[in-house]
Amino acid sequence: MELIHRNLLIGIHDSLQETFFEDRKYADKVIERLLKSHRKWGSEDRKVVSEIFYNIIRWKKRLEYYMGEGVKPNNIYKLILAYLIWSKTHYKKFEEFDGIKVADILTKLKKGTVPTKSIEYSIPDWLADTLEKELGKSWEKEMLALNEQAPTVLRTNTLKTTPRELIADLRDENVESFTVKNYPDALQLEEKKNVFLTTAFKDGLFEVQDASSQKIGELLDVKEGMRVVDACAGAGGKTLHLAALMKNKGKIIALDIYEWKLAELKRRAKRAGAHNIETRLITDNKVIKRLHEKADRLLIDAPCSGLGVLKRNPDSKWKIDQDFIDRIKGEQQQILQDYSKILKKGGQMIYATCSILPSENNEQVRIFLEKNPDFSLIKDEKIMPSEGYDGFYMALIKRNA
Ligand SMILES: C[S@@+](CC[C@H](N)C(=O)[O-])C[C@H]1O[C@@H](n2cnc3c(N)ncnc32)[C@H](O)[C@@H]1O
Repeated sequence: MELIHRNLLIGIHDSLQETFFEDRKYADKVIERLLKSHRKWGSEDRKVVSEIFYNIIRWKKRLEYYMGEGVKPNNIYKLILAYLIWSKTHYKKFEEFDGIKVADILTKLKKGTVPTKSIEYSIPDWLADTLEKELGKSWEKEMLALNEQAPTVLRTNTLKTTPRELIADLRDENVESFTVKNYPDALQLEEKKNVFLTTAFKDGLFEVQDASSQKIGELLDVKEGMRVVDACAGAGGKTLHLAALMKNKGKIIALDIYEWKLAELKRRAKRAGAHNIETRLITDNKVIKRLHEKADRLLIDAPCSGLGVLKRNPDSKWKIDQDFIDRIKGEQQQILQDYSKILKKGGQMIYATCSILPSENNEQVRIFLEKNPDFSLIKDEKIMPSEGYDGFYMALIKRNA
C-alpha cells in the first residue's frame, strides 16, 4: 500500500475531520459519500483511501500517543503522518506534512511499547474497564479481533438463486467468492469489492449480511405460512432473510420507530422479490397492543452498544460512552417486557444483539425470565469476534402453551 496522490490525502483528511468532529457523521456514510463524489478514482485509489481512513479511525488513540497530543481539527495531517510511519506505508512528502516534527513520533515508536492497555488496543479508558469487568482476561483477545478489518459476507437470496449460481454470476462480474461452512446461504468475498455496483446486486440476488447475523434467522425456525413479527426491523437485514426462509409464504410484520428505516426496508424487499412483508411504524403503544398474542415467531433484534461489530463500525467506540450503554440496557429490558406479549402461547422468539457484553445479553434474558415465568429459554448462543465474524448474541425463548 502506498499514498502518493495528494487528492487522496486530502480526501482522507476531510473525511476524518467530518467523522471525528461533526455531529451524527458516521464513518461508513462519510466514506461512501467521498468515494461517490470522486468517480474518477480507480479501484486501487478507493482501496487505499478506505483502508487508511478506517485504520486511522481504529487506531486513533494509539496514534495520538505516538503524536504526543490529542487529535484536533487543526492537526489531522499529523495523525495521518503518524499512521503512515507506524504502518510503514510508503508516502510522498506532501506539503501538508511540512513543519510536523517526525522525530518525536519516531522516538515513541522506537520504544516498542505503549504505557496502557487502552492505548495498545486503541479504545477509551472506560471501555477497557467495562470489557475487563464483563469478559475477564479474554477481553484482550476479542479487542485484538475487533481491530481487524471485517470480511465481506453476502447472503444469497434463495428466493431468486442458489449459492452455486451466485458464485458463477459474481465471477462473470470479476468478483470471486466462496461458500462458508455451517452457513448455508453465505458467500465470502476473496477480496473487498464494491459489490453494490454489480448486476447481481441490482437484480436482488444477494444482500450484504455478516455470517453471524445469518445465524439469527436460521435459529428462529420460521415455517412457510407462519405469522412472524420482526419488532426492531430497521432497514430489514434480517427481515429479508426471514422472508426467504419462509419462501415468501405467510406474513412478516416489520416494526421500527424510524420511518426512514422502514422505507429503506421496502426498497430492499422490492429488489429482493420479498412479497410477504408489511411494515408498521411504532408511533405509540397501541401498535404493539394490537399485536398481542398474534405471532407464531417473534424477532427482537434489540438496539445495543454495537460492540460486537466494531470491525465494521470502528468509529462507534469514539461516539458511545458508559451512560449510553447503561441507557440502552434499560431500553433492552423494556422492549423485551413489552414486545414479548406479541408472541402467541406456544410461540418462539429470539432476543438478539450485536454486543459482546453479558450485561446486554444473557443477563437481560435472565432478568426477563425471572419476571416472566410463562417464558422459558430453549437455548442461547454467543458468537465472539475472535471466531472470525461479527460478535452476536441470540437467545431462543418459548412462551409456554
Ligand atoms: C440492531 S438494529 C436492527 C437491525 C435490523 N434488524 C437488521 O437486521 O438490519 C435495532 C433497531 O431497533 C430500532 N429500535 C430502537 N428502539 C426501538 C423500539 N423501542 N421499538 C422498536 N424498534 C426500536 C432501531 O431503530 C434499530 O433499527
